[in-house]
Amino acid sequence: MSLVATSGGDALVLARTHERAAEAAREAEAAPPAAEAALVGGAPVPVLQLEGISLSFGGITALDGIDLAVANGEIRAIIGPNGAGKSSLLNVVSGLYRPDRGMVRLGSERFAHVPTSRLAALGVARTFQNLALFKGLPVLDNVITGFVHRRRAGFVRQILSTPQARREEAESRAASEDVIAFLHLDAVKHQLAGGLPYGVQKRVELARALVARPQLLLLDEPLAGVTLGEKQELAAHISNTRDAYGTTIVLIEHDIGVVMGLSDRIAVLDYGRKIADGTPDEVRSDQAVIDAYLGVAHEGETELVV
Ligand SMILES: Nc1ncnc2c1ncn2[C@@H]1O[C@H](COP(=O)(O)OP(=O)(O)OP(=O)(O)O)[C@@H](O)[C@H]1O
Repeated sequence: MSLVATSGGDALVLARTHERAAEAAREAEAAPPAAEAALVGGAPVPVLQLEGISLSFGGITALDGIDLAVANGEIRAIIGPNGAGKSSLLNVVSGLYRPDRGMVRLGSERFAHVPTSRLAALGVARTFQNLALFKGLPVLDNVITGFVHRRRAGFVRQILSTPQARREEAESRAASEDVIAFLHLDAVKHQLAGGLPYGVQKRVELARALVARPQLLLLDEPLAGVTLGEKQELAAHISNTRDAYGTTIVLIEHDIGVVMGLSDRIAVLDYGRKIADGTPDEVRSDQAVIDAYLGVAHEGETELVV
């Protein structure tokens, strides 16, 4: 672990994050390598499968019987108008919400409530709609924090710098340098994350999620709030990530134009229900999708204008 000269708050949070994640790692086996699809009866098991997921908050139905299967190596977008249930869905998959009904299958394991403490060990990483970086830490240290669950030496061993802790320190630094180079962040790796342009910070968050080589990467609005140029650049990085690491990617995104170009398949939610699920071309010309986005059905309207 790198305890750098920075604000005490960030260093403390970093230390605690390391400790918690190391504990979680000791409880579970290391994450399965990315792009290694399990087989059941000779057929590939979807990396992620939702079976009849329902969730409500008081009288509000956020999700209503959602089924979804995401194949290994796929880029799958979840789109829908405001309040459609997209974030709730991602929160169910990452264990932040417990669904009222339904099951989440991650690889060969099936959960009524995904255990957040085992998420990394299950090979799942996520980013958040609002950046969750340590703004007072350099980019490199931010990225290293994404590797902590792979480390098995406890906090005390790290402080005492035992051989195991030193080996893991070197391993996490090498993995971080690797992903930093992959995402073209070399020039800023020693700069404080908080001082970087927003689009670059989004890329740092992607690097941190990617450093432990998750099998499934959940991206919550990865392109929100960035300029048009940064959007194209980030979309290319997401696509390259899948191509280079074989990572399965599920993303929520409002920019339908970018989503259409980036995704293999798109699931569309409206009022908590899945109203369409198909290729960009299928979704683009789906009347229920057009109606959901326009709010009304227009005679003669045959394609979603992006
Ligand atoms: N923690 C919560 N407490 C109460 N209601 C919630 C909560 N989270 C979501 N909801 C409600 O559930 C519904 C779905 O919300 P959700 O945030 O999942 O939609 P969304 O598609 O992600 O919307 P947006 O695109 O605006 O982010 C909305 O009516 C929302 O108000």
